[in-house]
Amino acid sequence: MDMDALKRQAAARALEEVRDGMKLGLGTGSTAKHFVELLGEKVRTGLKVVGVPTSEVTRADAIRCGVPLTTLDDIDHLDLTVDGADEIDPALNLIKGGGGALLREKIVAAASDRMIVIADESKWVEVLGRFPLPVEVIPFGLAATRAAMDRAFAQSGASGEMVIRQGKDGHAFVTDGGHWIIDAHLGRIGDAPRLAALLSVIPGVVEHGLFIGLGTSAVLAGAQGIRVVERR
Ligand SMILES: O=C(CO)[C@H](O)[C@H](O)COP(=O)(O)O
Repeated sequence: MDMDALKRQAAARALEEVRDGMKLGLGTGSTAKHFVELLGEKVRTGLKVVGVPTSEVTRADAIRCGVPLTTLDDIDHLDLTVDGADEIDPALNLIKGGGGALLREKIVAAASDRMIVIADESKWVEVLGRFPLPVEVIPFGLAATRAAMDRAFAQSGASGEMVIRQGKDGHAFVTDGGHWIIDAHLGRIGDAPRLAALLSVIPGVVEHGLFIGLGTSAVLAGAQGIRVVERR
């Protein structure tokens, strides 16, 4: 079975958790897109939900699929967020932001009672860090921010190259919030909660892609079927 079919299976399993009347966070990425499409099918057959998209891309997808939308300006709390991830460890800590939407994704996940992470099995890792860690930064003072990030990596026992993400046009990729992303190629993040705390206090860092304690369950689709992992 191809990867896309596995992603759709994970999305379909997460959809089983959706109930009438729920306020939903809608993730970003190729797996979350399947969820939005399947949710749209349910809405067309009468399911009443409202969604908050985590990116402009997801907003457009949700509108195309007929999913009613609201914002976290109009409501302050969500029942459930369903989103993908770039890596998931056994504590359900995540690396997110491969699609550049980590800031809104984290705001939405943090406003939700539950976050179901949907993915194919390839995203499951024993230790985070093989996937480059996305860190959303303010372009102003970038050299100082990079130096502070380097110190944070060292204090948490990590190190690696930092690369400013580029868009298709060859210029710096700009997030929905108007910021840049540095992808940190760390290889191994031995203490993800500590690194998350250290990055969070750097003034030029808007947000980082370590999601600690936000995922409540993971739905993983693989060749052997679906596996659901609950956070302990
Ligand atoms: O964090 C994300 C976007 O910012 C995505 O959830 C993550 O990159 C996974 O994407 P995909 O489902 O396409 O593999």
